[in-house]
Amino acid sequence: MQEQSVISLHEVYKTRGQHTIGPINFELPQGYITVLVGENGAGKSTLLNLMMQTIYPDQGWMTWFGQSEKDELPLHIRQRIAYVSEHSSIEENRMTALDAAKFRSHWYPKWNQKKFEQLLIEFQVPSNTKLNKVSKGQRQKFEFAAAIATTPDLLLMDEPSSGLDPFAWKDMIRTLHQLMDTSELSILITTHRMEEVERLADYVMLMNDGMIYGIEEKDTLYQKWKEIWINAGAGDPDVIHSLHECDGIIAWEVQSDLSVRVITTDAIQLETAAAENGISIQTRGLEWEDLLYYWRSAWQYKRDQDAMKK
Ligand SMILES: Nc1ncnc2c1ncn2[C@@H]1O[C@H](COP(=O)(O)OP(=O)(O)OP(=O)(O)O)[C@@H](O)[C@H]1O
Repeated sequence: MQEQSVISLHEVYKTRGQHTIGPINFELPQGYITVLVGENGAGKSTLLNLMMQTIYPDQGWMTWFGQSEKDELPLHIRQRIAYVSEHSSIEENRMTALDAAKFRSHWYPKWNQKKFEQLLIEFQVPSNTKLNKVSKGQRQKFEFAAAIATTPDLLLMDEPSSGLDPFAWKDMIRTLHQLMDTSELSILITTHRMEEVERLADYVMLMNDGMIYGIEEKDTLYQKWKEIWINAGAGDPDVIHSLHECDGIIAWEVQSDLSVRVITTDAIQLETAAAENGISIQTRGLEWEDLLYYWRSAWQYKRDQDAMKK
């Protein structure tokens, strides 16, 4: 049977303390890496917890591999999902990596002990030291190896690179690429590291204020969102000003020397209009930090405009 989506959320709301997330609507693309980015406190970990049903939505509904489940996730679904949380389990503190693996392997019919041990060696994680005696980074690497060893269909990772040294980080990236090349795995990963967006993402999902601002293909974002400079003497000022009417312009900043810095979500349209009007321009790629900043501003601007119309 063709599965509808790996995981989908429909009008989901969840209040935790003073903070509400929602409405959340999205479908996680199957067979791809989606990188979830957003401000501190945006609700990213809450979203992952909802996906694991360690917390339940107050409203709305969700599906896992095309199935809707209201209560605790059935074991056969849980067994298809691996979760690398921000916090390691206290219950395993007094176990060694090998003991913890033995314990976990009972829950996962597709547990791959050979892969697990191979990753421990590769990541230089001591296999016979109690987990509360290994370093933070080593513990994180154990969690990563154990998640991979379950042979999941869906891998959820909450800031997996926090605490990893640059060498381990590279190993993690390489391991994930190898997995994507050899399996049908889908991954959702939260991060604050822009290199991870660059190196890993097929899709980028932006979350802020408890809402998903969008989910976009990374390459499309990168190709369409550009910084464009128009020099003051590039043409008739009225003609230059008329370019402001092009679709997709989210920032139009006139500089003190009258050159214009434009941020657009549709670079081709502006480039075409400029060429047709004989205006020479310079196009530059945006840094990820800038792109996300403008994505957030554009979304919030549209939300405020929509609210004013009501
Ligand atoms: N167990 C909890 N009880 C009460 N409030 C909580 C709980 N967990 C999270 N929150 C609140 O929910 C909001 C979202 O938190 P969450 O951890 O999901 O954000 P995040 O996007 O993962 O942040 P960060 O990038 O800092 O890790 C925050 O305002 C936080 O204070």
